[in-house]
Amino acid sequence: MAASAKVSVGSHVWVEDPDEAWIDGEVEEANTDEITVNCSGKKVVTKVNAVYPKDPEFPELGVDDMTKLAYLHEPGLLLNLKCRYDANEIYTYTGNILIAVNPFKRLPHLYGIDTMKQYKGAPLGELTPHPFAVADSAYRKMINEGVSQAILVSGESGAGKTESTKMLMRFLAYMGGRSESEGRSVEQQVLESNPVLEAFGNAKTVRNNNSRFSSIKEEESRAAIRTYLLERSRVCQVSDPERNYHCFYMLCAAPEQETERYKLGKPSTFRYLNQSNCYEQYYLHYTSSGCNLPVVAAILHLGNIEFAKGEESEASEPKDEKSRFHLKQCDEKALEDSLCKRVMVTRDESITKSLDPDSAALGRDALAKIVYSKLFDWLVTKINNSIGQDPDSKHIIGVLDIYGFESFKTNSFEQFCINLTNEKLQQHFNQHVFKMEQEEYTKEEIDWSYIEFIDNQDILDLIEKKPGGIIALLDEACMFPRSTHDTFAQKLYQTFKDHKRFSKPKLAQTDFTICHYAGDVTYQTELFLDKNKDYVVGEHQALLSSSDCSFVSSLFPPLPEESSKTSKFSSIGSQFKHQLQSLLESLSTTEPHYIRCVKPNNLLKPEIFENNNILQQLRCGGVMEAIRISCAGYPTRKPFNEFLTDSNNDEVDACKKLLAKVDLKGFQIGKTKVFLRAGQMAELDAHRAEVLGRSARIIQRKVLSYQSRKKFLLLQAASTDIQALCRGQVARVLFEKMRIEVACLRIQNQARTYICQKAYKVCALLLVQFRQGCEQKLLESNFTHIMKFYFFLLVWVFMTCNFLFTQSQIRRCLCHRHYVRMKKAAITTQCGWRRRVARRELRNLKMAAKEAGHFKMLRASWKINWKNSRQN
Ligand SMILES: Nc1ncnc2c1ncn2[C@@H]1O[C@H](COP(=O)(O)OP(=O)(O)OP(=O)(O)O)[C@@H](O)[C@H]1O
Repeated sequence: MAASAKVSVGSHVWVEDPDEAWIDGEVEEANTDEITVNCSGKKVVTKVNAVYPKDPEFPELGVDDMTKLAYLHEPGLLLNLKCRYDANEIYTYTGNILIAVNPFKRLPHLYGIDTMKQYKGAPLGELTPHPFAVADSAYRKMINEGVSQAILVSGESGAGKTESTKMLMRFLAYMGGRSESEGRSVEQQVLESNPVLEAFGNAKTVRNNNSRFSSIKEEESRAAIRTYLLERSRVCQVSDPERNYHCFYMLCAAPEQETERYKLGKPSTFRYLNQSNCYEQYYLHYTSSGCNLPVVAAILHLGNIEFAKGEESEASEPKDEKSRFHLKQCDEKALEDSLCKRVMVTRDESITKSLDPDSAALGRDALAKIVYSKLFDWLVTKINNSIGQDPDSKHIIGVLDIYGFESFKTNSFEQFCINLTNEKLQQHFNQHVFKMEQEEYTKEEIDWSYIEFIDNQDILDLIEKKPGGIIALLDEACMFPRSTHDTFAQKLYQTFKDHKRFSKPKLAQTDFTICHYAGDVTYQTELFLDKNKDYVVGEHQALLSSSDCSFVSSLFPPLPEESSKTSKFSSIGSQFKHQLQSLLESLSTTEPHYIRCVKPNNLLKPEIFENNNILQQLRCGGVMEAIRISCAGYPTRKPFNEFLTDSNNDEVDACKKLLAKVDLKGFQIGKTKVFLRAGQMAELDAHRAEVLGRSARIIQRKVLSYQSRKKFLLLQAASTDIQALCRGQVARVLFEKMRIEVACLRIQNQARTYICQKAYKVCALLLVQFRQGCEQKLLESNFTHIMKFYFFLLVWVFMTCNFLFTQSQIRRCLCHRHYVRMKKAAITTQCGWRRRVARRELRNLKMAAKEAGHFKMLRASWKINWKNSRQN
């Protein structure tokens, strides 16, 4: 997985969530160790290294190959799958692994003949991901390179393995298309045989309405069908709401003449079917398939035989008439004996021992299981023979349909075998992915020597090592008559007490836990011994091989004298181990292709995408491990033309320079691609975002300041013009007013001076006349009085003049004060106007600054404001 990139406040990251697996949010606080992330209002405090960066440029519809993701991590993978799933794009590549998410709805447009035509011959990756593309690639490799191919389809029950396999087979049938005269192709015949195989090998489970109970089904183009590990216990034990194998219900629903013939009734009348209340017909309808039908009917009758205590102590016998009726459907006496009695062979003699009712019932179920399993094997052989192998074909395409890793509440021997298969295939898968990585690095001529590869060999040794592995100990326990699951469990605890992959759960007495590559699984040992035993009880063998029905006797040919005397024991676990080994040997000679099927929800419904569920399947399916292997090397690889936006002639040099500039270490430059270590793409993106952010800020600042300055200058000029205009007008008005006032005053003064002059002249004349008149009288009167009069007159004149002068002075003074006040008023008016203009301007600037979110703009507005106020 990619290492988490540097997180900073404001960046978007993925945070782990118990319900949704991963949720995204914005970083609100970032300290050295911890960060606070706001995930849609929910604050999450977590460790810095527990989050993954979210790709800000994540494409809305995702990418068709996970390796194209900028950040290759769990949440990225999940988001990509979800986006595609929502758009009905159910297939996605992870390198050359195809991930198929079950749509649980029909998407016919995806599988038509036209689609097949499109994929025929198209290079892998050119068209949208599809099983046809995988099949086509395998087919072309086989034809062109002469190498056998294998397509491994895996996934949990209900994930869509069978559907994908059918699609692969259809495409291969189309590719290998034969003319009418050549007959049907192998693939067509395999496809046609599917309904029969599914009727006998499939059942309804809670996980899938048509679940297959053979854990590996291998279908080879130009070869045959092989199945491994049919779940035998299902024949006798079904839990609600699951069903037994489809064929039982189909037979019960057969036409009356058939049911009459086999004395069959409704499914609810049979013990092997009525343990569950689910009888709905989920699958195909009855088609007569010949000689195996009496066997299926016989198994149902066998299940209805119940036992009661017999006359002798510890003996048993059919419980009632009903049981006898079912017993009579076969050879009554022989069957009763083989179910109720056992022959003990000692050195000297043979002793017949009666079985108690419980042991007889166990024997009955064992008989049913072995008959059904032999019937199934016969069916597969029959189909293989009828398909026929092409003796001239040198190469094959093997289609492997494998049960995925299983971990339930109760895990028994089947889960143990299935998980062993998955461990084996995981090792093969890891080695293959690792090899592919190496091939890519070698092709690009880069140094890859330090990539480590985690092997699960220790788990395989724990399970299958001989002697001393779990299977070997189980076989040992099965061979000792006194062994029980308890003694087996104690032996395991003792042997593996120090094994780091093995543990004993604290409260359990007989359970054990294995730490598998996909997680811990606790197994319950209760039925391990029974399920591992694969021997046919001697009495059953004798009964069946001497059956009147030739079909049944052919299923159980008499054993050679020697083998019946020596060991009767044969272990399912060991057989399975060997089959697995030979399967892997065949696989190693082929070139593998992988399809990982994913079940998006447990409700088996469309449009529900359960993150945690899917993530667990991706982990178990090895997708995460493939990514981990890829991450151990160079998970991000970009062709030069994608890596460099501006590629010149020397791309290698340009890449080196670019990466050295950001101080990136450990990358490699191949012949056509740049190889980056995990997390380096995120680092580069962070650098790029930082540089782009900085440049954007500079450009913004420049543009904004240019715009503000331009606006400011315009405003300044406009305001100066307006000011000048206003000032000029005000001044002109004032001046006019002043001029008028001054003119008035001058006129007044002139008038007054004129009046004064006139008055003075009149006074002077009067005085002269008075003086002349008086001069004569002076002689006769008192000269002093005359002088007094004369003096007073002068004073009066002077006073008058003075008064007039003072008046004009006062007026002038008043005028001046008026002028000053007027000027002041004009200036105040101007200031107010300017302030208003400036305030409006400031407001506009502030608003613009807010919109632009840029403090530089604010500063510009403050500057304007300040300048305006200074001017004011
Ligand atoms: N590509 C698909 N398109 C539409 N429906 C699908 C597709 N794949 C699977 N399904 C649906 O999912 C169901 C289960 O699929 P399938 O039987 O292939 O699962 P499986 O993995 O083989 O299960 P098991 O291992 O139990 O046999 C199918 O019956 C079908 O309804």
